Amino acid sequence: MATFSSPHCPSSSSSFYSSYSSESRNGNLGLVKISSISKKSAQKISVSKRQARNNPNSNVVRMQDGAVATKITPVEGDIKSVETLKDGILSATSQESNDLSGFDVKKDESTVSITVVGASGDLAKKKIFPALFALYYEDCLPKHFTIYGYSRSKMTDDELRTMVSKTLTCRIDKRENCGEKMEEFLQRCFYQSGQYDSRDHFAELDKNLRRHEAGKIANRLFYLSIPPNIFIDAVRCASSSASSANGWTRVIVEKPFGRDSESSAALTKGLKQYLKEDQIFRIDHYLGKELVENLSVLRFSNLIFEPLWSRQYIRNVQLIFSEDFGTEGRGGYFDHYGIIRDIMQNHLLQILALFAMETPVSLDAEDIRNEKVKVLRSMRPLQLDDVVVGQYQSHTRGGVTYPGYTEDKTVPKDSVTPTFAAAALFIDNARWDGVPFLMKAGKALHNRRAEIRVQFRHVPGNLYGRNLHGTKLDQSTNELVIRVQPDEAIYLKINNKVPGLGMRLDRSTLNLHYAARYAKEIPDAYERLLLDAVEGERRLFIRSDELDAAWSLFTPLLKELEQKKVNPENYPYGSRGPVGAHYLAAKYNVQWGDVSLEE
Ligand SMILES: NC(=O)C1=CN([C@@H]2O[C@H](COP(=O)(O)OP(=O)(O)OC[C@H]3O[C@@H](n4cnc5c(N)ncnc54)[C@H](OP(=O)(O)O)[C@@H]3O)[C@@H](O)[C@H]2O)C=CC1
Ligand SMILES: O=C1O[C@H](COP(=O)(O)O)[C@@H](O)[C@H](O)[C@H]1O
Repeated sequence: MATFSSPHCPSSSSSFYSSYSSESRNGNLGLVKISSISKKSAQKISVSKRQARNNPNSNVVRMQDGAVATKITPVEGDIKSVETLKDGILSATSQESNDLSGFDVKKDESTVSITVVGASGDLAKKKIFPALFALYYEDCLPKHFTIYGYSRSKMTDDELRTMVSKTLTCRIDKRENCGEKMEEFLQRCFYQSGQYDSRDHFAELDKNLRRHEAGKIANRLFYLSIPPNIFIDAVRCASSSASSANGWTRVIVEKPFGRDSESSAALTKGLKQYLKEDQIFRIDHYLGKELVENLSVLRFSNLIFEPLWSRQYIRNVQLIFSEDFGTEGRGGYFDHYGIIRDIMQNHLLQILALFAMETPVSLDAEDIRNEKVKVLRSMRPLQLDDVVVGQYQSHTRGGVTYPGYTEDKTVPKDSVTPTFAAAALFIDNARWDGVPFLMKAGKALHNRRAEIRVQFRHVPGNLYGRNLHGTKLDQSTNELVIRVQPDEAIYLKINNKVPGLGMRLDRSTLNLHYAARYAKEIPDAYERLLLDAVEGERRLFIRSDELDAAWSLFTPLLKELEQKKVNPENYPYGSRGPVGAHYLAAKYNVQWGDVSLEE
């Protein structure tokens, strides 16, 4: 039986238990009526809480280990029978009895192996192993799991453990038994050295995995944390020599998914030679960020936002990403891609699609992704006139000299690769016709931030205009800010009467500041995404048609920039970026929200 007992874990059946008891009492959730099942039985079922919650209308709910339970009809009666079908699939019908004591889900008989391909690399150390540990700490991993590191470097299991242990932290202060948990986790990590294009080496891995799986149903997740030019080799070898024989096999693919429409299509075609689309989990880690996931909740669960979510009330939308460091250490990779491919075509565009999509039929992955694709396909490809590119230059501040982009040894001296870009995008559909969606992304800027800014139109009639002290009409409109990072917050700028006998208005803020409101630390995006991949939840992963649509928007522009060798505008390291970004915004009568005096 899987032990999803921590209330912290999104898949915890104890929290599942409590949340579903109340939902089923209300009779609006077509799922197992957990309120009538003993907590012990509920734990046995261990249906993923998130999956269940996200799919109230779907016919299946998936269990933590990827097995699937059919939906229980929403009746006031309880579970009549639950039977285990092949591969741990459950089926249940309703009846009066609530006795599930004999119920055996056979979860104990399945395992999950997670192989980090490219385990010696930066991403594996920085993000993947720490996220896996956090999931383990939170009791979110199945009872039977094994983690394998795979790369060419020669290492023993102990050396991998030493390497991994250096990057593990107990994220929250005063955590209990963290050292103990780390040690337990490390004992579940193993290492296999091998080439990425060797079937024999993957067959060795298979042999080792099988040893750990010990005859149970073997579910296998491969995380490709390697350079993209070796993705296909690794997938070919993993799929032919190390696929699961009786469970699922899934592959997480890291970006970049190509450089343009053609290379992306070639990559997809290559992957699909060996994998079905539903085995491919294309990661965009911004989709795993708490406030990005909350976007749909904000829109679709609060009556006050959705009616305003259109050209009728929204003047413009801004998607802003900035980092206060340069490409230090990743210049070689970055120069081949540039900021438009690195941030805009994926992270910011994905946020835009979630922001602008129509209400999905349900929270099923396919329903959400269908709506996102529709938005992407309604957009105009970017025009060079609507884009500003920049590159950071060396700058000395406070006695410290910060290097310019081309001073990086791995970057050609004459590189025109943009480290900054601003762009205006448009969605040609009924909801968003004429509303500029402005994107801005840059490295080596004055701060590190990712946010969504929604600037609303001004109030017709302007009754209080003259009482708005010293501000112009467009500067006194409402603005909703979703600060994705750091210091997560959602705040709404409103006009408010300054207390007193007179009638003077000022700009004030209704602020949902996460650190003040929620005691719990926000999980890293990779935790959420890894857990989803283990659970088979695809909502936060990119489907191939989404990817095609995203590339179609950016490919003509990227080609034009490269063919014309458009010179980026210089900006000093640590500044707010090139001034051209302001002219671009002004062209659409927009002022960047992050540079206004109020910020
Ligand atoms: N690092 C990051 O922050 C981010 C990374 N990514 C993407 O994630 C993936 C992994 O990133 P990262 O860990 O930084 O990558 P690395 O460059 O660190 O590569 C990972 C591992 O792959 C192997 N490797 C590297 N170059 C080659 C090569 N030319 N041929 C064969 N094997 C090679 C190395 O292992 P060994 O020599 O032991 O085999 C290396 O440890 C990449 O696709 C990257 O674009 C995406 C977002 C952020
Ligand atoms: O994908 C990428 O994202 C990081 C920024 O991620 P964050 O979660 O730290 O905001 C960026 O530095 C990198 O260039 C890019 O490849």
